Amino acid sequence: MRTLPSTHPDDFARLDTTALRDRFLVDGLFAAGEVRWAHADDDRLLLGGLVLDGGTLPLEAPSLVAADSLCQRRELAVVCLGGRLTVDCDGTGYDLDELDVLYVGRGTASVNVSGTGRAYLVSAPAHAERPTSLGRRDEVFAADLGSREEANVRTIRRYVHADGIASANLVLGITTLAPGSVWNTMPCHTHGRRTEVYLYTGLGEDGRVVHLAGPPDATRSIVVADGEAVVSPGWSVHTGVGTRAYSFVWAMAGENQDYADMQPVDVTALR
Ligand SMILES: O=C(O)C(=O)C[C@H](O)C(=O)CO
Repeated sequence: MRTLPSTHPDDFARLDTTALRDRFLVDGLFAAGEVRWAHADDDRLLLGGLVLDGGTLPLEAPSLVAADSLCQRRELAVVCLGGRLTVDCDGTGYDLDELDVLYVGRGTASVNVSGTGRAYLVSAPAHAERPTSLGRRDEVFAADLGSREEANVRTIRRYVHADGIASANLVLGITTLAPGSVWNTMPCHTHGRRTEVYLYTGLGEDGRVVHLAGPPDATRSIVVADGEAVVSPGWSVHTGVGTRAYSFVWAMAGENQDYADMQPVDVTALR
């Protein structure tokens, strides 16, 4: 399992394309019949992926967390990116369709995923137990934002957040751009008190997002393909423009769960 170490913001400008990708891009998460993990040192986030074509995969604790089970000291979100999956948590089954999210609370001893589809996994350390809950795409809080003139008409769905599915630490949602819109999160922002990860999906084989990262006055781009994610430490902006419409799963962990706790960046101040 790969660890993405923390990076000092002053070092950001010195990284070449390869180093930027090594430090901030999470790729290779999805492979048929296996669960793959990456670990972001910032806020100790585990990012995982699996692809199933029938059969069952157990979600076990990677050795790095030295735990008896994945959720012994952690909470988990299972995001169905496509297909139909069943997640069994200690004997209770939850059926997930595309863009449904299952929050799995700390203390759950066994988690098994079966069915046919692709799932993205995000896990953060948890100081408290919260109930396992299913968020359905068409039932969670949704806000329509953006304009055609700015090519950013999009629906932001919040699943795990202070006024939705309760968690100890995680905040998670999915944003879907309307056909013809390509910009996400512009004007952009930072979250000084949290790490945020964007996982892009729905781009197809040859679609790409040019993701902007870094301190607002020294941004760099990372070109991202379908099923890849970018880790944004608290000092980094996170925004992007795609070659077509797409969705992205945004997940955060850190000091608080207040969605609105962000530092807006004036577009004209971006460098
Ligand atoms: O398109 C957007 O704007 C977003 O989805 C922004 C995310 O919700 C986000 O960055 C949360 O911090």
